[in-house]
Amino acid sequence: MSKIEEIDIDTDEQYTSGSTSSGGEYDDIYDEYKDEKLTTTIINQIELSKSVQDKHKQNGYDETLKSQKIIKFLKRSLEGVNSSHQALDSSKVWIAFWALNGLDLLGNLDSMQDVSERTASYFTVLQNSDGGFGGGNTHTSHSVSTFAAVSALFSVGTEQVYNVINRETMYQYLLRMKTQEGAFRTEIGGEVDSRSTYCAIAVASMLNILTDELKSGVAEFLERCQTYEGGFGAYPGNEAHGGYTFCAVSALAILNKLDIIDMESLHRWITFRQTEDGGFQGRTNKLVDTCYSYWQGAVVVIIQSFYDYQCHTDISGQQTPIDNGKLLFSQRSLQEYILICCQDKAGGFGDHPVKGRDYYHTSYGLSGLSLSQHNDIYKIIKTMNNEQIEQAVPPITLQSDVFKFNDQGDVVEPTHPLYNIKITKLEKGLKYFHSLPFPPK
Ligand SMILES: CC(C)=CCC/C(C)=C/CC/C(C)=C/COP(=O)(O)OP(=O)(O)O
Ligand SMILES: [Zn+2]
Repeated sequence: MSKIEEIDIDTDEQYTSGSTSSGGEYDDIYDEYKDEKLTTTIINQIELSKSVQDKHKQNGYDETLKSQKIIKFLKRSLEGVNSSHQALDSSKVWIAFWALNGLDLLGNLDSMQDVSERTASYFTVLQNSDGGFGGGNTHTSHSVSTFAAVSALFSVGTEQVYNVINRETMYQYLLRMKTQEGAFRTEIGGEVDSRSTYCAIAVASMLNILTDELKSGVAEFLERCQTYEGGFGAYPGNEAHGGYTFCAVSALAILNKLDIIDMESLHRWITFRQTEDGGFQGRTNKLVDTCYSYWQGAVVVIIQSFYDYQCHTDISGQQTPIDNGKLLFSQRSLQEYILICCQDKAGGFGDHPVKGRDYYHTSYGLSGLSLSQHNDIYKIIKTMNNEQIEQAVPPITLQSDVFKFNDQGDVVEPTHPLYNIKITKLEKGLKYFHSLPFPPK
């Protein structure tokens, strides 16, 4: 496997690709800052912006999604990954989800031979007798791995794979993960945060086992994770961060409790997270990164759904949609960042222009593209929730003035903002599990 295919640990450290603050190719840019103290943060930001501009110049606006190459890249990961990836042994379940969901969003999963049989037998190995799933073979259960496993099974979307899940033991497992403060832990003795809490709530709602006992105190815990900036942290008092903001806001949307948070402050915070480089950053003063196209993009879509719903309920009886046919972030800039700046020639995405591709950023780059290509995507949130799954899925209109075609002439399929599962697959899974007894016997 060539170097460019190595999975990167996601960090801004060593962003610079050999250039430094003096004597390098970016000297002209530094002239502008000669009277200022240049911190590492500022240098990294300047150089990233320069590499974004360089990509725009080099690429000549070739915005085509190289989907056939991505499909090859993702399919190969299902056959095995290089031994250099051994540090990711506990992320096997995630690698499977990233590949399966990515292939599904590209319309290429259902035609894969034996995908249902192979997925069912592999995930049977990952499921433990306590009801949860481990991240790799023989690993103990972990609530985040459990979410990845259930998501992967929803992406495959056959009764054969749904039946791998033992809802009764899963319910007991989630109850055991619950803490007194209304959160969920990752594992016995493990960390407690908004991420493990989202994972538990998402799994319970997908499997139709979201009882009052599981829900109790959760919204209040998540509310406490909102910071003075407006975003949410991992735990009350922690810094606002895109990944955890997604988790808190998405879980609150599933619980129908978005009205308890400071929505205006959240909206302000998230709006400033889309940077001049086109993509989203995870937190204030940090670098733009492809994976936040989904984590932050989904939060914007959830906010839009909340505003839209409020508007409809405020003006009784009158249908007054507040949308102007667009989402509340720059769909064009985001797609330019993903497709022009972060797409690898060999197919797939890295987190920013000078990084090589990896499975994680390829998956969330596709999910971010999916959100930004479908203008009405926010309407799905109120239409397809636990209480109303029988409602028809609204038409999803395409973003019209941007790049909507990949090299097969298709768009990326619409993904659900709260769960990141292709909408048709989520609908199928929810219908299946809602036909089973609740709570599980
Ligand atoms: C459902 C689920 C499992 C959600 C997880 C969401 C989550 C917490 C994502 C964050 C991932 C990420 C890029 C961390 C990097 O932090 P950093 O400090 O290296 O990056 P930064 O500089 O961008 O903040
Ligand atoms: Zn990232």
